[in-house]
Amino acid sequence: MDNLSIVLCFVIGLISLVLISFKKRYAYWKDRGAAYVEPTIPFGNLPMRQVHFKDTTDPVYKQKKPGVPFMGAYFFRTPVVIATDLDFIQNVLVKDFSNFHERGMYVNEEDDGLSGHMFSLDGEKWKSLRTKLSPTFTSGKMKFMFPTVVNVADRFNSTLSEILETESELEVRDLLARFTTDVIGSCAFGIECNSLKNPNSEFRNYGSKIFDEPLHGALGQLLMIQYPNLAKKLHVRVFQKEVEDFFMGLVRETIDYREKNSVRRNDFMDLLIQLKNGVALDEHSQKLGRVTFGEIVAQAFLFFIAGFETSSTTMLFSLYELALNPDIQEKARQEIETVLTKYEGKLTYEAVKDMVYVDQIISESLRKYPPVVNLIRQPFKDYRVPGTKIILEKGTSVFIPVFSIHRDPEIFPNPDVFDPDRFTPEQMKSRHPMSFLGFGEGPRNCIGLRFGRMQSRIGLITLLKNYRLKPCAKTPIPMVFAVRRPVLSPKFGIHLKIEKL
Ligand code: HEM
Repeated sequence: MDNLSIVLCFVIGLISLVLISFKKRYAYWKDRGAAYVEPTIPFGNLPMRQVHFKDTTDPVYKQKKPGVPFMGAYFFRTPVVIATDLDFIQNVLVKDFSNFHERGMYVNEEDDGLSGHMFSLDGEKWKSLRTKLSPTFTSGKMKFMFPTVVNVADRFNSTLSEILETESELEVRDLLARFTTDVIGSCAFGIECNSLKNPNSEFRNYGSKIFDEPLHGALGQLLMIQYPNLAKKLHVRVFQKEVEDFFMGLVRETIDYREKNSVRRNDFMDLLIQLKNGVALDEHSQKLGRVTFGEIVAQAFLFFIAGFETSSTTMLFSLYELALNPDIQEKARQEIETVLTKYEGKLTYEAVKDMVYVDQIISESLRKYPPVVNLIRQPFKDYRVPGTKIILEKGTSVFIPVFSIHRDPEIFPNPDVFDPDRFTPEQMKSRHPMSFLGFGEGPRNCIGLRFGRMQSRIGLITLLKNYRLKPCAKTPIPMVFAVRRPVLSPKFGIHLKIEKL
């Protein structure tokens, strides 16, 4: 045999081995008797071009079969579960939560302290933080922070009205992101970052950096998800070093200043400082002990990343739909006027709670455009899927495709129609409790739900009370989504015509 033939034999042998190994791997779901979608080598069921995260799971969801709890699929070589049945989803998120409290995300606290936040942590660390921090999100604490949010909304209103003196058609995504940046800056860090007045404020720039310039491309993400131990050995960080330095410095300065000057404010930072100093916010948090400085920084940072983009896109899509549906906009404005008259024109905590139609608009916006498009859970130990003989192995990722469920015509008829009346108490009662998952569900749902709803309501009320929104030539119809952003957002922003009332 000449050299070329040897090389050729070697290459053919290698390719055959790879193909056999893929074929064996791709028999995983078939061997377990589970319904699955046929994968292709080497991507499995992942699309071959770059798509948004929702479009990795949506094509699988669309092949769901009646009465079948999930569809098996593969992300490259890894078998994953795409949940398709609402009862199965309820088992994972709620009934069998004791086995599904993990997300299995990459955390590297040694190299990157910010990665040790509650969203990514699992096990005892997550449980302890969740229990310690839950008392900072009660309705009593929301009432306490309410005036701080209204103050930012008032500044938002005056900035917008100044802008409208020279322009009438605006890109609103950036504007709303600046509003929620200021709210979280004020409530989580206790600083007046004023990105509304100054679009290039440091705080806003670091916010954009995290979402617009992710540290890793697809390969880095893959390394962190599929080979976390190797990634840790290679000291792979989740966030840029300068982002960590900025937030560490900011929290240190804030805590030092407040402790030296005995400053108290109505915000999360005040509550976090109390937890650091061993003050009990409730009986459970006292038993669990203090939170450390590092934990404060990571959690305040998490409130920032989890809170500003999710809430600003919720408001953004609400405004977009209100501009396209003037009758719904008018109905909301009338509710705001009627309730404010009852409360002598004052936007109080109770007045906002009474504006139920505004809240229905927020729910419908979260239904049609959920910022978090997939929820993720992993079984802590092997799990037998109820009603079947299928065993899910420990650590198998279960994806709950929120976007697909919210747009499923069998669950929400005419899903593309924006109709806040889907969220009247009667309508909600008539649906499966897992059909709306905008804030997730079960003991690991969104801890900031009340705060997210509160700031979105205050923002929307302020805008609808003072301005009328209309589509303009640049408004994207139909909506085109950005592919690379983790939170569901429009590709080119949203331009609207805004008229002062
Ligand atoms: C409209 C605004 C918001 C939306 C739509 C939203 C949505 C979500 C969703 C879907 C999850 C995952 C839940 C699950 O897996 O079941 C989540 C988790 C979380 N959210 Fe939010 N969120 C919002 C605002 C906020 C705010 C304002 C904060 C903090 C100030 C926050 C903090 C968190 C945290 C800490 C977690 C992780 C909880 C855990 O793992 O225990 N969110 N959010």
